[in-house]
Amino acid sequence: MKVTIVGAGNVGATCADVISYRGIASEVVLLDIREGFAEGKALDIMQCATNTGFNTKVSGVTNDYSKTAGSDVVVITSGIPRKPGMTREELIGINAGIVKTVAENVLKHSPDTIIVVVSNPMDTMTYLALKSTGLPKNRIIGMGGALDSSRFRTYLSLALDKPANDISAMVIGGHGDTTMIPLTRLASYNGIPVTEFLSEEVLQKVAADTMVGGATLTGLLGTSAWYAPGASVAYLVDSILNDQKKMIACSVFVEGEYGQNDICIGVPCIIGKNGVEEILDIALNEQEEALFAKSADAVRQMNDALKSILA
Ligand SMILES: NC(=O)C1=CN([C@@H]2O[C@H](COP(=O)(O)OP(=O)(O)OC[C@H]3O[C@@H](n4cnc5c(N)ncnc54)[C@H](O)[C@@H]3O)[C@@H](O)[C@H]2O)C=CC1
Ligand SMILES: O=C([O-])CC(=O)C(=O)O
Repeated sequence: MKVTIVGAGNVGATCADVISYRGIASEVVLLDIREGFAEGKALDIMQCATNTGFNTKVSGVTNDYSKTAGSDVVVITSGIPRKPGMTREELIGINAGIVKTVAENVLKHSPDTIIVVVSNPMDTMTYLALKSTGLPKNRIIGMGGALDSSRFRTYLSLALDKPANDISAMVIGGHGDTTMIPLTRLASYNGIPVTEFLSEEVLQKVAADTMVGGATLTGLLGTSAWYAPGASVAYLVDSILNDQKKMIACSVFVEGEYGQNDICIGVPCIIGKNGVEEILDIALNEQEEALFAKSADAVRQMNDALKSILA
């Protein structure tokens, strides 16, 4: 099973590292435009093999898409990250052109691949990849909800002082500081609603911290995060390649689900060997419905901005 990761920067290289040491794929190709950069990252990761005990073949190439041929999954992380004080949406001008070109290039060599879009603003870049390639909607998946949900679970675990893996919780909606929706009502500690243990005030603080999770790290690090993003992509790729059919919140094209059409936005999906195998259209309460509609409007506005950028 072969995975190509376009963009060998912080997120791309971390993702390659996790995919390798967890043995998720037999082959990983890193591709970057920076001369020698992907080659260097790949060699560095390969030299972990004897100490961490994996057999994945990792290679790097400079802009040579022929080496990506026959990839089962292609992850797009190419583009610029935000700096402190910026929103993800501000990256649209540069990243749109990069994502469009990259998606077209990878398909020339891997016509049957499933594309995972990571570059920001992710929901808009996913929509762009879908529209510009014309691929069926099950084969274009935006990664955001997996990361936002892991941040939500982390903040819940800190508030509860219990292990994050004992906590089940999900974030839906857009992957933006103001558009994501942590579903506090449905969060549980091993099946027990977290509302049994946490006050409404604490839950609201957890939700607020989750929403600005990426911005907080960008402020601390000077560029956006990579360990949790890379691991989240690997988790998603694992579910595709190994047909795990995990339920993961992903940005996918909706046709009527959650009352929305013609956008890519975070919703709970079953992810398996065919990519998006099912969208779970669960009932939201009135307040969540209103938040989802507002989030969808914001995502739609960014999609509209694409038209002038790509014109
Ligand atoms: N969806 C999500 O949850 C997350 C999204 N991101 C986004 O992922 C993107 C990458 O972030 P980082 O890895 O931190 O940035 P980075 O700057 O470390 O890496 C980006 C890489 O893309 C390469 N690149 C640029 N144009 C390219 C092209 N045309 N072809 C091939 N490679 C190209 C650059 O040379 C660089 O090595 C950003 O847009 C960031 O906002 C980051 C974290 C989470
Ligand atoms: O915050 C950013 O710009 C990168 C990202 O999407 C995240 O870490 O959630």
